[in-house]
Amino acid sequence: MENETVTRAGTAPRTPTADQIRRAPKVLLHDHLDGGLRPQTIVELAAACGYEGLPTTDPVELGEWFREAADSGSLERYLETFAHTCAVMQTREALIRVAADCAEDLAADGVVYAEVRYAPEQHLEAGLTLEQVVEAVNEGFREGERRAREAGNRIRVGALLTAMRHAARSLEIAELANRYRDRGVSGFDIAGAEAGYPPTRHLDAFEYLKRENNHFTIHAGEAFGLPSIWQALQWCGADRLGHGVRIIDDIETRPDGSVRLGRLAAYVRDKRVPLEMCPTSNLQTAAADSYAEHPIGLLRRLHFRVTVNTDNRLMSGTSMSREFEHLVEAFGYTLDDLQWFTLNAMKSAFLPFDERLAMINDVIKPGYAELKAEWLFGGAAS
Ligand SMILES: O=c1[nH]cnc2c1ncn2[C@@H]1O[C@H](CO)[C@@H](O)[C@H]1O
Ligand SMILES: [Zn+2]
Repeated sequence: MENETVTRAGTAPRTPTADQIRRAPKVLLHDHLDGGLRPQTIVELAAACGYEGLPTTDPVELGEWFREAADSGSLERYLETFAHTCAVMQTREALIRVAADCAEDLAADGVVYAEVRYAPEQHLEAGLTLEQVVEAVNEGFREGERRAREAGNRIRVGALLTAMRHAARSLEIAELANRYRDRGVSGFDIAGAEAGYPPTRHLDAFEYLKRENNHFTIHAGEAFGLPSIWQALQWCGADRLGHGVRIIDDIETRPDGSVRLGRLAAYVRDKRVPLEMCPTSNLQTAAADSYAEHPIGLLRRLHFRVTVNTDNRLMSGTSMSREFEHLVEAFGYTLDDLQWFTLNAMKSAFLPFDERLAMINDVIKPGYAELKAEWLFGGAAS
């Protein structure tokens, strides 16, 4: 990518620098708590709880191991790596620590608002109840927000409770999410292997949440195609789609470059259905072949409501800034594009409207305006 600098005519540098990307206010809607642990924390928690299944206890090697093992070309194999992170997240102390690290790491990366998801049913092995799991994670997020403030960073983190799609606890988890809706839990999700486990298996959970006027997103259109997206929207009533990359299968690009949307793709765009896209994760599970060929490029051009996310920072060796960097490199995005993704995400957050508006007007727009003005003063532009 050509790195344009300020011209004599005085236009802003086009390519955001890595430092600008890190300082830009970012919003993250799709991040798994059990997919974002620091390798060092895993090693220490494993020692504390006597878990001996780790492939290595060297933190650097462990980080590499996760990235390589997840780089498998299949969602099912990618998901196997979570056995190790869940194994060390079984006590109140461990959950608090992991959640606090998470909020702190996101804030240090410039994320100002995040919804972080996890499946409470996967943290019951040492005797915690579902409620104790939720309360421990909430406590950790509050602790991480506090630590971030002390370090001069600002972040708000909400939890999304995930039910595993191969299991049968979704209604119970939906009820749990509803009970904690004013206490740190912003919504609900289903995750896990997609093929063979359509979202309609969990209709009772979604119908319950709709009756309660609550919010949910569904992992759909990642490892399985359009029927999964169609069910998630038209049978289940999802507010957002986790990934949703396969919506590209309903978009035809003709030889003359013109584009035709099928009925489902048109619905997704017309209704402004938020797509929680996770480029690096998609490369690892073979849902896309390269950053440059990732459907996000076309979907952004067609003005779908695209958002950019990390999915699993540990398994994908990524961060919000890194996802943005990859896209800047692949598509030549500017700070205006990054702001557009960020506003899309904030508009799509499971947060009350007045708070979303304040985040947009008082945090995000001023943050980007500040970065965009830097070239005037000979500052960070390089
Ligand atoms: O990209 C994904 N697609 C589907 N399921 C996922 C993905 N990433 C993580 N999980 C699953 O969600 C659980 C709760 O956080 C994780 O344990 C993992 O099994
Ligand atoms: Zn995910």
